[in-house]
Amino acid sequence: MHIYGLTGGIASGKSTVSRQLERLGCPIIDADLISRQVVEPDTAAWRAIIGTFGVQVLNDDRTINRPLLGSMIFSDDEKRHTLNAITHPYIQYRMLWLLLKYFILGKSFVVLVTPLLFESSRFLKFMKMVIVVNCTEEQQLERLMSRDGLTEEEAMKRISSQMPLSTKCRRAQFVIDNTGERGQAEQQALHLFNNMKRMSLFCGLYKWICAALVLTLVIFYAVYF
Ligand SMILES: CC(C)(COP(=O)(O)OP(=O)(O)OC[C@H]1O[C@@H](n2cnc3c(N)ncnc32)[C@H](O)[C@@H]1O)[C@@H](O)C(=O)NCCC(=O)NCCS
Ligand SMILES: Nc1ncnc2c1ncn2[C@@H]1O[C@H](COP(=O)(O)OP(=O)(O)OP(=O)(O)O)[C@@H](O)[C@H]1O
Repeated sequence: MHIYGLTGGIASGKSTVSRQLERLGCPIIDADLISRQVVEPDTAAWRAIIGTFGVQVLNDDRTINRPLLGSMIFSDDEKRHTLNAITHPYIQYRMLWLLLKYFILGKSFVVLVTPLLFESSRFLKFMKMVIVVNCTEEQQLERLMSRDGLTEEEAMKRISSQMPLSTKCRRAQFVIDNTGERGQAEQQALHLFNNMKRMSLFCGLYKWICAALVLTLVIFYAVYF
């Protein structure tokens, strides 16, 4: 099974691209979604967060107050590292299970959508290819402020808590340009999906041909020697 990494900067358009891939039938493992599941009330990560950040980070229904926790960790590097140290092992463990599930289901490829792929993912070395969704820093800032209702200062802190998008693009094998209309990024996602399908089909065929060759040699050896 081929594992592809989809990453980018905060609000650069990862979800926009991954939604399109999902619509096309691509198996997706989304780290942001998992990061919500692992901190549901009464889970181990939820308890550790309360133990570290206090009960003030809870809503009335005992779920984590994400905007509040976000404002705490994006203005304090130490707190951010602490939260990462609590949540990341649970997130990666769950991702591993989902990878196993897709493998058992016989999927030929899967896309891992991980914002911190270069910063902290253990799966990087197992990836066939890393795809980065790119846009300008001005667009990132504008989109982040309007989506999450943040001030310019708050949005800048979030952007600078991650590896610069330009560095991520340099390290990627494929870059999706999301500086234009959403439809243009979706078109590139379609092109990417077709390439992933072709590549997995080719590798599948290659493996079957190799297996057939080995079998032929074994039979030949058994019959003539
Ligand atoms: C800080 C939290 C509570 C904010 O929640 P919120 O719902 O507002 O944002 P959401 O989870 O949708 O994340 C939005 C984006 O923020 C960025 N981001 C999130 N956590 C981090 C982090 N620890 N460091 C840098 N960027 C981050 C990512 O680009 C992500 O796509 C939440 O992001 C969290 O629990 N983060 C720690 C877990 C983590 O690292 N998640 C990222 C995926 S591995
Ligand atoms: N090409 C585009 N033109 C205008 N707005 C866009 C475009 N692409 C994405 N957006 C908007 O920008 C915001 C961020 O996009 P999206 O949620 O896809 O980014 P993301 O990288 O997944 O963000 P995060 O890192 O926070 O998870 C969303 O409100 C989205 O609707």
